[in-house]
This record gives sequence, structure tokens and C-alpha cells, in this order.
Amino acid sequence: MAPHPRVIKAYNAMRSLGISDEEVKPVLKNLLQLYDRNWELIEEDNYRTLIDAYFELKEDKQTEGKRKAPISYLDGRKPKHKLHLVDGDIQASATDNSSEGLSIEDTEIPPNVFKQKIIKPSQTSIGHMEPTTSSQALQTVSSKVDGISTLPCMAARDRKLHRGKASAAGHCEDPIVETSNPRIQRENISSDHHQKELMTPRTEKLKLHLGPVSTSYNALYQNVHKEDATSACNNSKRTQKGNIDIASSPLGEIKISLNCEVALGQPNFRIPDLDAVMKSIEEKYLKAHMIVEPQSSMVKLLDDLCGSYLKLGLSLSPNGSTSKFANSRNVTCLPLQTVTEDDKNSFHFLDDITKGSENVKISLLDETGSEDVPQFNYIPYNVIYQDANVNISLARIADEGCCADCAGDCLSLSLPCACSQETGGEFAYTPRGLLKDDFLKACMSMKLEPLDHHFVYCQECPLERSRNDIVPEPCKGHLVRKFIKECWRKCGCDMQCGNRVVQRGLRCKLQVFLTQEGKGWGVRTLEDLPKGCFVCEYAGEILTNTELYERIMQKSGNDRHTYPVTLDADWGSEGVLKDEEALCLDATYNGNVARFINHRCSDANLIDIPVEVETPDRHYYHLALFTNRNVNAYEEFTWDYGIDFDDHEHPIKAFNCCCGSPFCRDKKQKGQSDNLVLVVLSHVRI
Ligand SMILES: C[S@@+](CC[C@H](N)C(=O)[O-])C[C@H]1O[C@@H](n2cnc3c(N)ncnc32)[C@H](O)[C@@H]1O
Repeated sequence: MAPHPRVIKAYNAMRSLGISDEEVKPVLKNLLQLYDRNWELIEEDNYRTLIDAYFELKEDKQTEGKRKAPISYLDGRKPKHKLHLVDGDIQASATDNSSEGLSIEDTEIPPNVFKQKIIKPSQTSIGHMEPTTSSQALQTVSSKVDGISTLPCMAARDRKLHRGKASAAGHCEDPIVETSNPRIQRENISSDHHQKELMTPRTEKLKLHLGPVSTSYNALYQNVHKEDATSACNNSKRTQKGNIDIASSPLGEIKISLNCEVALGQPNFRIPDLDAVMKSIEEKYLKAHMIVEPQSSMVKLLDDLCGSYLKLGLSLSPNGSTSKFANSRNVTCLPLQTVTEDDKNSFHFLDDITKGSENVKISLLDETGSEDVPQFNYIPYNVIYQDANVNISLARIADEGCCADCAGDCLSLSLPCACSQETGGEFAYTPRGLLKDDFLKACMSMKLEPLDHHFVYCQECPLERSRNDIVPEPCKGHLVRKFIKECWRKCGCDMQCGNRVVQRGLRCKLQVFLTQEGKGWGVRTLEDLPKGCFVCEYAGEILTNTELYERIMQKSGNDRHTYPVTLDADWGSEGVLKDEEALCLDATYNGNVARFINHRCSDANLIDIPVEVETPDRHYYHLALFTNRNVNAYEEFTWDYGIDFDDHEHPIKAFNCCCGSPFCRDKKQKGQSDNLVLVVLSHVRI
């Protein structure tokens, strides 16, 4: 009888894993019976149910075999690996191409052979959730590309990175990362292994017990730790490292337990979806880390998995939807345990601090786990706190101050439109959306050599009033800054117009991370960025000077940081500016990613440039941060706040600068503690 096409497909899928038709047949038959011949259940996710059921059956049979009788080895040698993970008949998998029709009657459990399997390098599965019975297998996620075992959604590019990272991190021995390099396997498999086995790439199958207490991986896992690799061929051994507990048996079985008991102290913990846990790990290691950080390792990754498991579990609402696996019979809930010291050492990771409000996610990472996650509310754009008079109305924009007659992209016009007037009849941006070199150069020169440029003077300066309200000193002057003016709502061009960069929002891949130099949190780029690239604007609450002053007065000694930026670019031209008219941006409680960007004296890689978008005057404007040189992936962003560290009269005391720049302006001794360290960013003090 001609085999059923679905049977042939199933056989083919299993053959690609090196499993013979003979062995698949009884398993498939059982599953068809169990699922009432519902093929969809068997076929979904690349036959994961079938694969799981197959391995489960093998495991059961092996256990039974061990109990009943000594195991017979076809080649007379003891196996190094337990059948649970690697099995198969060499001849069958290599030569048996028959796809006999499957009939219920011809079910036959294959002999309990215990042989090392020759398997293609690509044959690996990860993320198998152990079912309660052998036939209830769920959650096998297998990936067969490039000989690298991968997490389920890993893109081809990411897999390359994964491989690159393995070597960079010195963890090539990790079978999860690299299974196809025979040299590496030779180095890590004990000497009594048969040569055929040494040259044979293996498959791994990882099992995950989902439960609030421990997450376990069972794997043919000789090489996770070198010390454990050898122990797998000698005596049983158990090692503990952080949240990870590794036990190995003389049969080559290694079990990795990830202790997530910290979850148990959390009343809101719900068991998360394993796919979501895996995805979150991928986000972190493949996208955020790009698998190139030297300190990354599988141990760290598994530890991270535990952390993500907890975090995702906690993020599920008690009454809302829980994981589809949460009530599954396949979930193993283990007894309660207490929180250990190790739990306190786990890192902090947030997938997206923007709450989805930006074009791109921004992750937060504290690899030490020592710092509390910052408490603030993410806002992507400036928001008026209360009294600030920011008059945004179309009526204020004169017809000649916009380009109502334009269409499409203003940058493509042979004669630049009215919106280029502010920048001398030329747009500040290139068609690639970068700052033009000349414009950037002029802005840099103002930043670095302010005295070479023009200043305007207030009749009564709000800054001087804040120093001495009774007898304020004369205004020291405000630099006449270069502005960018972008097209806006009254303009006829479209949103893709090249003169709309800042208003389109953040595009770069950024990460908030804990700096090593004692600067607290910082921001880094996760990709190479060219010179003149818009990174983000400094967004916060728009406050009047009066409101800012009141806030500063209310701050307690523990509340160390405030992040106000004065919008003083137009102060001099406004004559007498009252405190309730002078504006600033405060990102302390409500702000965007820029609130984490640290200061660097003089040679910072970002520059702040005022940008006029909705309002035609310069009373209120946006403060946009652009790269002033090429910035490499993983470089920390910095900008020069313009602090005069020698100005001891300033109402706001500066921090002790740890910028590390050879041009650092802070000459005072390090280590002096400040009770309340506040900093006014972005005004050059001369
Ligand atoms: C705008 S915030 C930057 C983010 C901040 N690091 C955090 O953890 O939230 C400014 C504060 O960061 C710290 N900071 C920034 N640059 C620094 C530097 N070069 N040296 C020391 N501390 C710095 C100071 O505490 C300052 O008040």
C-alpha cells in the first residue's frame, strides 16, 4: 500500500533529525491514536509533538531497560550519552528511505538499542518542556540551520552573530552555540570516546520544567562547563554557580537547574509562556548584546533565562490572561523555597523603558544587578507641567514663515523653500537625514569656543536672579545659537520631507545601562552611527523658572539627581524676562531616554542643537542631540552639559565629574560627597 503523504512527510521530517522510519512509526501511530488522527496537532511547529513523543518514548524505554537488565551495546562499548537526548540507528537513518504505510496493526516498539547516533550538525532542539507523560510532549522547538542550535525565532543574521559570539567569548565548547566543529568536540570529549563519536556532531535536547521554583534543563550537555564535561565521563558531580545548579552522571547526562525561587516571594507571579521567555532572551542577547560582549556566556544566558522567567511571570496580571501553559498539566510546580542570597545578584533588564511610546524599543540593562531600576515616567515628547506659556498655534506661523506651497520633499527643491531661511537659505540636513558638515562644524565651534561667537544680554537675567534675587548681577550674556527650523503642520510637504527629522522621533537602537565609572546610568548605542545623526531630543516637563525653583527647594537630600535644561537661547532678546516666562525642561520625573545621557567635558560625542518645530519664536524650542562624529556600537553617548565646575557661586552644585576626558574641567578632588547634587544642563557659563 502506498504510504499516506502525511506519513511520508513526518518520516522525512524525522529523517532529517537522523531518526529512522522504523523508530518513528510506532510513535506516530500512538500519537494518531491519542489525537484521534488529528494530523495538525502532530505536524505543527515542525512536528514538535512527534519529536517530543519520540524522545520521551526513548527515555522511558531506556529507564525501563536499565531497571530490568544490563544494557546491551551493539558495538560493545559503553555509551557516553544517554538515549534521552541522542539516539538513532546509524544504518537506519543513513539508508532506510522506505516510507511504509502506517497501519495500526504493525506497531512494534523498536529494540532497545543504545547506540551513538550519527547526526547532521544542524540537528538540535532547544526549549523542550517536559511533559508529564511520554505522549504529552509539548514545546519542542527545533532549529536546523547552519549547524547551530538556535532559539526558535533567531534570524539568519543573528545566528551568525551567535556563532561569532561563541568564539569571542571563548565558549566554543558550548554545544548549544556550536555543534559542527569536530575539532572543538575532540577537545572536549573524554579520551575513551570512540573516534567515530568524536567526529560526530551531536544533537541536544533541552528540557525545561516550568514552575515557580526551578527551571531545569536536561541535556546531553557535556560541554557546558569544562569541569562538568569531564565529570560526565567519570563520576556523578554537582556544581553550583549563582542560580545555576549543574549535576552530571557517569552516563553523560547533565541536568542544569535554574533556581527561580525568588519568584515565590512575589504574590503576583504567574507562570509565563516559555516562548515569551525565550523571545525575551533573544531580544537581550541577540538584539541588545548582538552576541559580541566578551563577558557573555551560556551560564549567564541561562541565568538570564531564569531572570526573564521571573520578570515575565510577575508581569502577568493575577486576574488577567495568564500563560497558555500556566494551567497546563505539563507544568511542573515544585515546592516553595526561600529566596537565596544569589537572587540578589541577578541583573536587571527591562525590554523597553519607553512603554512602546517611541518608534524603537529602548532596553535597560544593569549587569551587576546592584542598582535599583530608575523610577520615572517615560514621555517621548515635552509636556507642559502647569504654568509654562508655550503658545502653539497655526495663526502664529506667518505664511512666509512656512512652505504651504511645497509638496513632497523640500530637500529636493532646486531653490530651498522658506523653511530654510533660519539656516541661511540652506537646509541643515542632507538627503540622508544627517546634519550637513558645515552646519555641524559651526555648532561645534560655538560649543567649544563660545567666546569667538556672539552673545546677547538680558536687561535682567533670570540666571543671575536665581543666584541673588535681591541684587542680581548683570547678565553674563547668552550665546546666539544656531537653530534648525523644521517644516511643520502648516507646510505643504509630507512627513517624509527631509526637513522633518527631529519631529519624526527616535530611530537609533539605544540602551540604558549602568556605567562602570560611577556616573550612574548612561545611554549607549547598539549600532554604529554616522556623524551628524539625530539621536534623540531632550524631552521632559516644560517648567517656568519659578516652578523649577520650587521643585529644587522641595528636593530631599536622598533625591540626588534633577535634570533641568534651561531653554535660554532667546533670553537676551526678550529684554526683561520674568521668572514665570523663562522656561526650562525638567526630565527628573517625566522624561525620555536623554535624561540618562551623561556629561563629558569638551570631547563628548553628542551635541545639543536647538530646533524650532511648532513655534516660530525661540521662547520655546526642542533641544535635539546629534552625533558630532562617527559613534561605534556600544559606545556610551555623552554631551557637554556646559557646566563651569569652578563656579562655586552657582545655586546648583555640580557633581564630581568622572567623565575621563583629557579635557575634564573639574579639577577638584574626587570623593567629596555632596548632600544634594543638582545640575543644570546646557547653558554655557562664561
Ligand atoms: C542627566 S543625568 C544622567 C543620568 C544619570 N547618570 C542617572 O543615573 O540617572 C545627570 C546626572 O548624572 C551624573 N553624571 C552625569 N555625568 C557625569 C560625570 N561625567 N561624572 C559623574 N557623574 C555624572 C550626575 O549625578 C548628574 O547629576
